[in-house]
Amino acid sequence: MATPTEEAIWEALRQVEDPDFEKDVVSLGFIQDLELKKNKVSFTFGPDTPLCPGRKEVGEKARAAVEAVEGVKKVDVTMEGRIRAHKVQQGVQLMEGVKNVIAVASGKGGVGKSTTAVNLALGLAACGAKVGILDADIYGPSIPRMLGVSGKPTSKDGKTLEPKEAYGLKAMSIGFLIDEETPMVWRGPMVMQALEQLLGDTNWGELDYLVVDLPPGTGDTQLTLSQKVPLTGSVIVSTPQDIALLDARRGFQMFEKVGVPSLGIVENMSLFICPNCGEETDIFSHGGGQQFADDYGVEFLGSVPLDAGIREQADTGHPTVAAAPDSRQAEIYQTIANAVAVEIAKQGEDHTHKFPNISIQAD
Ligand SMILES: Nc1ncnc2c1ncn2[C@@H]1O[C@H](COP(=O)(O)OP(=O)(O)OP(=O)(O)O)[C@@H](O)[C@H]1O
Repeated sequence: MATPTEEAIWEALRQVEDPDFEKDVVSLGFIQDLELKKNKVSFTFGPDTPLCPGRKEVGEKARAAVEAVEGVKKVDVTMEGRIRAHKVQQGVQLMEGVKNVIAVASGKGGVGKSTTAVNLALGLAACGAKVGILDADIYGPSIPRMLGVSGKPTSKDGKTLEPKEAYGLKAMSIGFLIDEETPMVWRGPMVMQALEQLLGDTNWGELDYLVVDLPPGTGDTQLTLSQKVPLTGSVIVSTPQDIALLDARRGFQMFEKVGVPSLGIVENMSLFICPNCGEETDIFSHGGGQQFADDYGVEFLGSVPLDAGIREQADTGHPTVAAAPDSRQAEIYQTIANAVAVEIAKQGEDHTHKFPNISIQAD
């Protein structure tokens, strides 16, 4: 039997394309530590994203490609996401140990921003990433309720705050410091101070992604917050109505002002999945989100259905991706999580952008 050459193996791997990145796995740098010993090959499939289902398939294709090389008898593949830190604005204090910070925002309230943020965070964690969630929604912190955690944060050293843990996520919320029932009488500067404390003093440890749930709207508070947090990119959540009214556009414009790249748009409460037969119906307009994304040159991350289960699970502290991981709904959130991870990975390293001097305008 012929002995395979390393060249032939690399050549076979070069034929394996990752459809999300539209490049082959060798050019992408996803193949590491390749070793050939007689007829045995071993390598690491280490993409720059967590191993979401789509990425795992690519890893399996890489394995199959090498197995098909003449003379290869055995292939050992170690699969592990090797998520790197990507760009952040200059001028903001970096959070040690936190590689990427994702802002989840919406043009207005009640569109399902927090529900999406929590399920996105869980989706990334389900693929094997270390994930935290920071609830910066000062007007209506809902992460404690959605994750079913409450109480004041503790401190081990009297200086830093320990995040709470729920469903494998590390969580910190402005809601842990204030009562959910307390009317929001805090003035802007006081709120900012509390948030800065949450940002700077939370003991996140090592995180691949920190998902930040921003308050709804595109006004001063959101703008200031976007400047305080070292954001890698933004995700805008919109309903089909906002998309039709172009409200979602304002969200992108706000982040553009502070030089934060857009990771894309999520259309929420658009599809309807029939609870009896599972049929998916577009109740509003077909493909509004995709059309919007095409028009504005942003990524379309996915459509989340309007679904009683999603609402009930979120509102009772058992978010869908954790409560019903095998459901079609969880699969949709997983696809969105994968798309977000891919967008971040595409940004590349060492690509720091300038922190702009901006003047804040009234909403
Ligand atoms: N896809 C969905 N299907 C059904 N209900 C949903 C969906 N997404 C969110 N909801 C429900 O809509 C309500 C508002 O959602 P959520 O709190 O996530 O919105 P938000 O945009 O963060 O709101 P706020 O402006 O209050 O922060 C919640 O009761 C939530 O359970």
